[in-house]
Amino acid sequence: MLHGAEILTTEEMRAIESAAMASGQVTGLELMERAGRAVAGQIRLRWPKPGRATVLCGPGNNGGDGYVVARYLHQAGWRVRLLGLDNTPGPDAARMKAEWLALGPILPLTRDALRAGPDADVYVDAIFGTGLTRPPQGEIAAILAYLGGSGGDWACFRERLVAVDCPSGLCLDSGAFPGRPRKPGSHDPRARLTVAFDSPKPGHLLERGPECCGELVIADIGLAAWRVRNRNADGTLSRGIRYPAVEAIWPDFAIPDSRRNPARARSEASSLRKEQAGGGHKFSHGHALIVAGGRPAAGGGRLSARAALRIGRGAGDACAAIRRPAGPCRPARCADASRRGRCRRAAGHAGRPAGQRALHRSRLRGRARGGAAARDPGRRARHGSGCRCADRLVPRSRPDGAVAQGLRADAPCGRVRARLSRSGRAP
Ligand SMILES: NC(=O)C1=CN([C@@H]2O[C@H](COP(=O)(O)OP(=O)(O)OC[C@H]3O[C@@H](n4cnc5c(N)ncnc54)[C@H](O)[C@@H]3O)[C@@H](O)[C@H]2O)[C@H](O)CC1
Ligand SMILES: [K+]
Repeated sequence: MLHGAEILTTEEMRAIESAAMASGQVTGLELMERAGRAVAGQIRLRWPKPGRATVLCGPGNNGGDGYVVARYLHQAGWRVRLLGLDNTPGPDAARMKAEWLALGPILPLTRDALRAGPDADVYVDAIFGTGLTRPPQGEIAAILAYLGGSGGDWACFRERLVAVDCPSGLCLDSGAFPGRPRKPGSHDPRARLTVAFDSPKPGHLLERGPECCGELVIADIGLAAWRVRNRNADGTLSRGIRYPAVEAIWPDFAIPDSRRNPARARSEASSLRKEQAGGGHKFSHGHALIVAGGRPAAGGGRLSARAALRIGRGAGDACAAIRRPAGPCRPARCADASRRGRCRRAAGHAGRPAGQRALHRSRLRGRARGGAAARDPGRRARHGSGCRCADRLVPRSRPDGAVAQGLRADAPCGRVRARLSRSGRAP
């Protein structure tokens, strides 16, 4: 987990890199050498005994880093097989390529060549880094899919795949794989270890990033020291580059409360914490069903939806209203729920057939995904039949979580309170 690390967009990273090189205090070749050495060092920390490595080098500087990794591993006694392109990269990568050619050959970067070789202990993905401009196609796309398991078993590579800066094809600004379907089972490369340089990028932390990067190591390649030396008093860098001061702040719900039983507080906190599993999505975060009242009684529902969003439930996924137009379910009123989750509206009056059907669908959805239910008993006083329908929505006992109420303290809803008390939950 990263605490207090700066996150730079790829553009900011490039601007800093260019400014550092333009200052004459560091060269691109030095940065590349340090980057490749850092990756090789991290590999050797995890595989102390020299083995076989297959290094895949792309057309740009990410590939340049790959040539450096190959050289360092070779010098450390590894048997290195390098697959690369027959292109002329930029001057730094071209120099690193030439240095590698003095040590070993470059095989074609094709899936057949990859499959033909002996099994390696480590596969180094240095095909694309921050310079990805479009979805990979052709042979490179086939290689990436193969590394991602199109050959049958993605787990086979995952434990041995080390990504240079990022798994290739990952957009480091968004965390998405452009041009690829976003669904489980898509063959995106998933690394055991990603060594990124200087600072994490948004794509390491968003969307598919965490799952596909695996363990993320941020290697210092000397730019941090350069930034400290070249920082102006007003927070800008020399040559007017903005000094990015964004911090990664991670919510931690395990806040101790001395008034409560610590063991119970811990277990409750863990049930509220956001899903840690990589690849989580809104459904795996649970499901919140909010049954709210009409306009005058909308506040509780809205607060419940907001609270559910903040604890990471798939909040707003089912947000049912009794009346149209009901306050909490109008998109404008439920803006945060509908932006960040899905806000469904059970149209119409819940006491009428159409409304009942919509609420029933919501209930099924909620059960299937294991969620919390909240209802605003404020509307009970006004909508008797709707309330009876909603009462049936909230399960009497739920296997996995709390039943929350977005209630008004003075709500005349004794039956709801009694039921919750019986199930051991505070009303
Ligand atoms: N952070 C730093 O300070 C340093 C990072 N380094 C490494 O350099 C890469 C970024 O290098 P760059 O050359 O800008 O980009 P790439 O290597 O990712 O690739 C660019 C190359 O690829 C072509 N291209 C882009 N998309 C496609 C595509 N879908 N299909 C085919 N070709 C594509 C593009 O036209 C370019 O030719 C960074 O990630 C680090 O690994 C430095 O080594 C050290 C300093
Ligand atoms: K890469």
